[in-house]
Amino acid sequence: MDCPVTQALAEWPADTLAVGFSGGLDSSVLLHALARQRRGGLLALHVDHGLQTASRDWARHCLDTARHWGVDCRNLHAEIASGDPRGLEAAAREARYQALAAALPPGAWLALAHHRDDQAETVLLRLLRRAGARGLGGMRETSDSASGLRLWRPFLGLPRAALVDYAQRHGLAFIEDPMNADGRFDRVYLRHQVLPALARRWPQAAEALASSAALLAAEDERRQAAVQDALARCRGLDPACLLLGPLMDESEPLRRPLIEAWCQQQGAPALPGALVERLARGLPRREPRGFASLVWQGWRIERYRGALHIEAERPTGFVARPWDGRASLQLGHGRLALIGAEALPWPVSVAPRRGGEQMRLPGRAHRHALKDCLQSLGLPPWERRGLPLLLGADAELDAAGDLLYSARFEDWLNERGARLRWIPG
Ligand SMILES: Nc1ncnc2c1ncn2[C@@H]1O[C@H](COP(=O)(O)OP(=O)(O)OP(=O)(O)O)[C@@H](O)[C@H]1O
Repeated sequence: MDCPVTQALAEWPADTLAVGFSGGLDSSVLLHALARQRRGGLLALHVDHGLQTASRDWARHCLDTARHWGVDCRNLHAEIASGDPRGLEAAAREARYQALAAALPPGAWLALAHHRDDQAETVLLRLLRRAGARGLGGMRETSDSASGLRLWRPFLGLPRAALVDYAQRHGLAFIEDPMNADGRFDRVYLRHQVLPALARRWPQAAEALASSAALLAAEDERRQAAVQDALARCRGLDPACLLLGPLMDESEPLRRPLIEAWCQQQGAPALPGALVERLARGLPRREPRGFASLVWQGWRIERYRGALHIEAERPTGFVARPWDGRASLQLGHGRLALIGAEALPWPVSVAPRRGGEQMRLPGRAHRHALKDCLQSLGLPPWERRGLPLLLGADAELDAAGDLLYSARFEDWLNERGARLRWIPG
């Protein structure tokens, strides 16, 4: 009969697998067992953090061991910034994943030797850090890392004892990292103090924690699928827009994760809970005529005509400057050009909106507020923002971008078949 370690490797998820090979017991078992099976390309990657004086010897050990088993091994280096606020363990993991992502052949998956007892530690740690359902689902057997790695953890269902047994039966030599015994690290404290104490009272403690995590992970997967379906129902033609009508038709508990997923897909940083709450209520307006908006960490969401719109805030302010129309005018957030005529008929100043501007439109006897004119064009606020104005020497407003012209300016343009063009971005 196959041993549990071999059974756990029954399915290779990709043609080429790279094993994260620290040289410790767990990853030594993983590499050895995969090397014996050889269902596809296999490679070992060892990351040297340079944190220990012996780390060079470990790197050598990994190269020699992998070669002995007939596997190519590469040593990588990953520096850790001293005083990283996330703590040494998290910083080392992040640096390691980045180095591994850079070294992984295209299409290859990274196999890691995390096992069930690691999972139990992860769940306890996350509980103590106030994680929600997603985090308490623990590590997944397959997942994508933030650095773009496709991860495979085939041993997640196996107790550490199964790996120890395998290592003994095959006489594997492995490295014992002294950091794994340093009780100052939370994970080590849980491994050596807390989990053994729990297991004395509840022998199945680690298995129970890992099973609960699996239930939560399955629940989370169902919820994520429901959120993605709901998001598809609420999305406007422009993916930066979320339609309020369909959003309000969704159940309230679904609206919050839906909004979070939408922000994440647009590349925005996580929204604070209170703002998610406001959005889930439809981002109520403050003033009857104004549009509502909220801003966080350089991003802005605003409500306009039945939709929410999200974008990274761009600097749209600029200093007023003269322009004769001969060459296109480059502003920080766009370009203004005169097409079909050599130069403007009179000197103008190109200026940002200040508010309160009025315009004498073609065919109208009186001036009208620019704000109203733009609103009646149905231009959303994010497109109105940063629109450059052309002001004549007599302070008459001649153009608002390429959308609205004064009567006298439009006559001049029409006589020549000319026009203005405003290209934001
Ligand atoms: N320096 C490293 N280089 C390459 N892969 C690593 C390294 N450190 C850890 N890994 C991979 O990440 C997995 C989980 O990391 P963890 O910190 O729990 O490792 P570990 O306690 O050193 O485990 P192991 O006994 O497998 O070496 C390991 O099983 C291994 O596959």
